[in-house]
Amino acid sequence: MSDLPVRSVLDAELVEEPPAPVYYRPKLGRLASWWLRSPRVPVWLKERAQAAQAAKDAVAYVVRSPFRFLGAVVRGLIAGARWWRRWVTVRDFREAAEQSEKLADKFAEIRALTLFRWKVTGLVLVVSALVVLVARVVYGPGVLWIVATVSAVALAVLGRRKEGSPGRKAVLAGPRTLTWTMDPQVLVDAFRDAKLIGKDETLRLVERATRMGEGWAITVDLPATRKAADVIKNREALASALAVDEVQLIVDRVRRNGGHAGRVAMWVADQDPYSAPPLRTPLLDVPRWDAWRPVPFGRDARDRRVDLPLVWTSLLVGAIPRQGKTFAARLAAAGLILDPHTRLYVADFKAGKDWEAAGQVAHRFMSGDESEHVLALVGWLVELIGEVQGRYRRMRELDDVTCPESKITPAMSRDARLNMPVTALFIDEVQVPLEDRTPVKVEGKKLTAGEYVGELLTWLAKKGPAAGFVLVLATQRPDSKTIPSGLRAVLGSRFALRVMDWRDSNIVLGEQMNTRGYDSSRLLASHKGVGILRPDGEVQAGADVLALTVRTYYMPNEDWRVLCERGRALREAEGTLTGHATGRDVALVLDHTAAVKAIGAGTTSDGPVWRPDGLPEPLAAVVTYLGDELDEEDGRDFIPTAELAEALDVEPTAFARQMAGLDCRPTRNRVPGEDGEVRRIRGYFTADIRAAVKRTRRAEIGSAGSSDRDLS
Ligand SMILES: Nc1ncnc2c1ncn2[C@@H]1O[C@H](COP(=O)(O)OP(=O)(O)OP(=O)(O)O)[C@@H](O)[C@H]1O
Repeated sequence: MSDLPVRSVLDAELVEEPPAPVYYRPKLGRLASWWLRSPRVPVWLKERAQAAQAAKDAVAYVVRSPFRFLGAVVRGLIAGARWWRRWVTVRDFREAAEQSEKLADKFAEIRALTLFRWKVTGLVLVVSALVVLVARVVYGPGVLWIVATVSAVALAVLGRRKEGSPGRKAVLAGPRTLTWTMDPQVLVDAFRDAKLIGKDETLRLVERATRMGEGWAITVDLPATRKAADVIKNREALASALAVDEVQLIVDRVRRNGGHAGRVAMWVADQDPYSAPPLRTPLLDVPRWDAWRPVPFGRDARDRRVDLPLVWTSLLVGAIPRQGKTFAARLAAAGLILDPHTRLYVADFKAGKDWEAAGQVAHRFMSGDESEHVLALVGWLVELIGEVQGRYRRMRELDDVTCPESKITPAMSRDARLNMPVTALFIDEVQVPLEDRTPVKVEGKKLTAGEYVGELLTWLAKKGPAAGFVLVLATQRPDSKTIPSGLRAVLGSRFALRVMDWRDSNIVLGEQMNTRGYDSSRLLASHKGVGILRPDGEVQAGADVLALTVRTYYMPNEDWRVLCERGRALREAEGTLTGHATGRDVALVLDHTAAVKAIGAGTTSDGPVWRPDGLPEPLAAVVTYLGDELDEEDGRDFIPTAELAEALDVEPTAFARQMAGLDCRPTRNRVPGEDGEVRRIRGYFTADIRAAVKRTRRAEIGSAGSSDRDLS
């Protein structure tokens, strides 16, 4: 044995030290930090832009003051003359006598008094003139100046603009547009006229009117208990009170730090912000894009860029024809096309030329509106469901460093060995497959191809995003019968271009959005590409807003082709060109059994999905409006008729008659009101509505066709 010392051998595992937590530490000193936060320090002492605007306002004030003074003196002169006339003609005495019908008795008395007051006037004038004359002789011409100045100041004080002073407000005040930027009182009046604040209430100026882009921005605080949400809701009334078109008025609630429920940021454009020529997409200037970065989508009225996050969410685009739906969906696609690590499925049921160029980059591509295309889509969806399930299975087996949550990460999506690229499915005119009545038989169950597509899409939209699947659906018919409510509920982002009425707008944007001030049926037909975006996640402009009006970038066919060619070149360089784009369509991997099992687990076992498709009106509208409220366990028990009539914009008696025709009759029920008092109100039990839906569905299924295609 040797005498060499033997070092102990340690058996251990190498672990990476977790990163030390980083806590927020203010970079500025205490004083600077207090200065910036304190509500007592005026904003113009905190911000350069506000200070510059304050200086400009001060200069404007000084320049305008001689004219204001002159105006006040003239008004004072008129007010003084009016007062003197009333006094000299003994108007009050005369009116009192007239009212008591004793004018004839008092006539001599009034006349004497009038004469006396004329004499007093004459005497005062003579005495004043004499005093001024004597003073002039004794003290020199300066006296005349002093007298003139004192009189002018006195008249200006008398004639100053005061709230409620009679006779000081012009009946027609001339154009109101932009006067509020100089005189905040005009803004207060506009809020009062629009009934957003009471007669005795006023606004508090938080940030003075500042020039911002092609318009003016101002931030105000509403009186306590008034809500910014109500101002957003009644934007139209406020626009009318300010004499601007409502597309020119942007109203936002200020949120987070420095914001509260009563703080309103307003921006008024000088002219229609959407009348300028459309802008080209900035993607044309970039060689490639990262699908994980929000895709440049458009600009809001203030010309701030709006980017749309796509990964981990899905998008529904709805509008009447020719408003720019396809263009909007293509913008979303363009960002993904420029990332060679994304896989694209494009189904164009418009069957036009709009999507043609995508064929050179897409893994799967089809264009057509026949039943065979719908059945091909069913195949794609089944394949995608199998792929999503496979990804979840594989993610479970990955270590925590590669896959920290059951969610795909940017690194995972780019790792060719894992084979989990961001995969996007674009379906234009999705109403075509959803309305397809071809009877199909899946695993022994009879249903229409449209219903099957609806259920498969719902499952994909629900489970797909976390596994890196992006679903983009565009529809020309955003009505409740076409897009099942179960599917709509799981589509994260919504973009509504112009639609026919508020109901269609709500179907795209979500229930009650019109009552919150977002109604895309009010957009102008001439504003192509302008729509209301309800994003899922943060968009660049107006972060934290519920929805915003956006004008999409204009990407005509030639630009679209350029981007698709660029996308193809990138894929060729990275070796990621697959499927249809290579000229060899890969055979579909179909497992209907697994798909049916999945959608069975995903939708039907969650309880009935309350879909309006196939139901007669007004039951379909009721089901759309109530959505999950119809749920037996989590939903409501009773819905007042008044609420339904208002929400559906129907006449209550006719509505009750139609519902009775469907065997669903109203009942009187005791309901506690907002004040806590219990009242008897007429309405419908949700159990009755559910029963009516089930009855109608059963009747429909009984009459379904029988020449089914067996897909299993
Ligand atoms: N951002 C935009 N700026 C200006 N014009 C636009 C914009 N987006 C679309 N358009 C115009 O609107 C027209 C219609 O667009 P698009 O084909 O996308 O409509 P659509 O809603 O898909 O129509 P359809 O329902 O018939 O398929 C386009 O030809 C284009 O000229």
